[in-house]
Amino acid sequence: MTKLSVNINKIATLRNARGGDVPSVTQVALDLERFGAQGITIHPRPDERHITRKDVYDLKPLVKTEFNIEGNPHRPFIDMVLEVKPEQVTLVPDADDAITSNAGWDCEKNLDFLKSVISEFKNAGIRTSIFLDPNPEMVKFASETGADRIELYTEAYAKHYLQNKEFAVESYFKTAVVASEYGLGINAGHDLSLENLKYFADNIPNLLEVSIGHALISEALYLGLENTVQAYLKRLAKW
Ligand SMILES: CC(=O)[C@@H](O)[C@H](O)COP(=O)(O)O
Ligand SMILES: NCC(=O)COP(=O)(O)O
Repeated sequence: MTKLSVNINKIATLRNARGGDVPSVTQVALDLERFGAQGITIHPRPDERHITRKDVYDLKPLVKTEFNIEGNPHRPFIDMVLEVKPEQVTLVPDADDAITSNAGWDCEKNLDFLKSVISEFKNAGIRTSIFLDPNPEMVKFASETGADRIELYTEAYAKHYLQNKEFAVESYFKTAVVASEYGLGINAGHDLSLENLKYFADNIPNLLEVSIGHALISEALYLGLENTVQAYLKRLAKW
C-alpha cells in the first residue's frame, strides 16, 4: 500500500503569520500521526518562510512515523540533515527565491554532485530520494547517483488531470516502469489532492509514498469550517 506522508509546511506558514505558536507545528505533527498519517514531511527553506531550523530539531524526537526532510542540498542543509538523521531525505533542486518547487533534477548534468551528496547521506544511514520530472530517460542517471528512490514531481499531472487524465498520467507511468526496472523506489508529490490522488495511485505501479501538503491542509480547512463556526455560535448563544 502507498504511504501517506503529510507535508506540514503550511501549518508553519500560518503560525509564522502571527509569530507565536498557533497553530503548533509539533502538536499538528503528533495529531496527524494519531489520525493515521504514515509520515511527516517538511521542506525547510533557507529563508525559513515556513519551517524553521528550530522546527526541524523540535520535530525529530517527536515524529514516530517516517520523518522526511526535503530541500536543496546546500552545505547548511546537508549538515542539518546529517545531524538530525531523519528516515528519508528528499533532494529538490529549488532556487532560494522560488515560490515553491518547480522542477526535478537534471541528473545527467548534476551526476557528480548528486553522487557525492547522496553518498554522505547513505553513509549516515539516511534513505535518499531525488525529485524528478516524469522523464523515463532521466531514470538511468537517477540510478547512477546511488539514490534509493525517486520522487515524481506531480505538478504537471495535477495541472492536466482535469482536461485529460489519461494524458496526464502517461509520462509518470512510463517513468515509474523504468524506475522499477532500475530497482529504484517510487515516491510522488506536489499538488496532489483529494480530487486527483486516486487516479494517480491506481495507475502508478509500485508507488511507495506520496507527500501531500498544500491541498491537504486547504481541504482540512474546508472540511473543518462548518464545525468550527457552529462551535463559535454556541459560545455566543444566550437566548
Ligand atoms: C518538493 C515539493 O514538491 C514540495 O515540498 C513543495 O516544494 C512544498 O514546498 P512549499 O510548501 O514551500 O511550496
Ligand atoms: N513532496 C511534495 C510535498 O511534500 C507536498 O507538496 P504539496 O502537496 O504541498 O504541493
